[in-house]
Amino acid sequence: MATDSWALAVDEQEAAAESLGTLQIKDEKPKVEANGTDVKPVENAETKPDDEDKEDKAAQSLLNKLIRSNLVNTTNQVEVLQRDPNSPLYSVKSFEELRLKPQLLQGVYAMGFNRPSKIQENALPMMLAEPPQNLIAQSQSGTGKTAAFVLAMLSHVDPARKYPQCLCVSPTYELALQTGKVIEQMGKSYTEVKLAYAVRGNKLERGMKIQEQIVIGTPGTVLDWCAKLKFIDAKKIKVFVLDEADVMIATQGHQDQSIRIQRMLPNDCQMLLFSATFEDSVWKFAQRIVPEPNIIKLKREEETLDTIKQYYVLCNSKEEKFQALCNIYGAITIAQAMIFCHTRKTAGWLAGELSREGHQVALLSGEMMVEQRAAVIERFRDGKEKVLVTTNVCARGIDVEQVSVVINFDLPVDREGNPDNETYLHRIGRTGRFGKRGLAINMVDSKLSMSILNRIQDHFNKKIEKLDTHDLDEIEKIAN
Ligand SMILES: Nc1ncnc2c1ncn2[C@@H]1O[C@H](COP(=O)(O)OP(=O)(O)OP(=O)(O)O)[C@@H](O)[C@H]1O
Repeated sequence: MATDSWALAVDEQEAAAESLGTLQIKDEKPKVEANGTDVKPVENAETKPDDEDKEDKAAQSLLNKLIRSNLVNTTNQVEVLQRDPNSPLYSVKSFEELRLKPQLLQGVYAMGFNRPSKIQENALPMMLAEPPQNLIAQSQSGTGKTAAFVLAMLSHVDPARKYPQCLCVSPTYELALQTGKVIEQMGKSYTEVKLAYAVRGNKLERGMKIQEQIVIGTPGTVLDWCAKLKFIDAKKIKVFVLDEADVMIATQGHQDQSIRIQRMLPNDCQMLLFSATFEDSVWKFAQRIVPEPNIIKLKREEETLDTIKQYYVLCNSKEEKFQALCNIYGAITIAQAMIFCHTRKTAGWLAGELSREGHQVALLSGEMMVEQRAAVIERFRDGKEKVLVTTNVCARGIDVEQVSVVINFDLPVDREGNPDNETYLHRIGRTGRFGKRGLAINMVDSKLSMSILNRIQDHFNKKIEKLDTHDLDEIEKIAN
């Protein structure tokens, strides 16, 4: 077995144990859910992080939508690049300024929106302008992109015409349904406008024509409905929205399908593309979808380690790490903590051990359905459980405001076993986000993990102090 990388070694060991069913890792106990039910091991769990990551982009996005009830606050300024620099740059501070149809203004207020979000301030006037303007917009999840393009689509339809005029493509069935819900909610008072779902399972009779003015769907079905089945006359589409471009291109085939749909649309169709991130591949794709774009970008809020006290604890095994954790819990009051493990297996084991110690534990695990994960996070946010044990993949991008302690039961490493600084910052940085001081404790259990810790420390140029968890007085001090 290759042992140059601790993480890979763990993966290999686990894969062997799970697929052969004969090798058992020492002290292996069945995974236990927070509610005490056994969780069946999933074949190849954690052995394909790449595939999992790809899958996970869409799942993550859905998860964020399911657990989010508010706008994400940001102090950063919006960057606007106009195609025509001579045209005046409009931004609005109220929904009234947009001269929306009364039914839509009603819809906006019924959703509890008082004023446009940062991105909406600039994006809405651009999208509602006459003649229509194309737009590529990037801002992190939760900043109001969906609400913005939904409002734009609803504003542009002519309810008297009974055929599709706005077409929106989403990367997955579930994401399409979520966006559909927003369209239905915002258009609740605009009863003449109807919505159709171009998603798998929605079978229509051959030869029929869609009468709904807005169609939301996934690329494959939308393409079929436009090209093969001709349920939609693509030449009559006035607004085309491509949502979650970064998730879209992570799925095999979606990029080509989206481009094929775009090519069927008339030249004067308004093209709008949204993405939470903007790496090169997304940007290239965006330019193929949206000709002559205006561009709006909103930088992510920077994460910082400045308000975090960082410690490490030296151990020899996972049992010792667990004992250290118990000592910490015994010495200081921890309102809520997130504990990160490298594998699902360790997370399951740890959750079980903590439960047995009497802790109220929530376990977030990759084999759970997204809806189940959302429910777990919501319970944790509501304080129903005090400890959330998770693997990194599951918890990426989740903000739980009240978490004051983050414990790296395993240090974050990439596929090659190198320190994953970005993930470290993201895990720990969360605790400082809301101006509160945070505490981060790293468990070190080998020479290799010590060297990883040192490299993380060097990278951020921030001292990570040693903590002796046998010394209760010392532990008590860290809480002050
Ligand atoms: N102007 C606003 N005022 C108050 N709340 C808003 C406003 N715009 C959107 N929201 C709410 O904020 C949350 C995030 O908005 P939205 O889903 O549009 O963001 P997003 O950038 O598309 O994020 P995601 O990609 O995760 O869906 C939603 O709960 C939405 O109802």
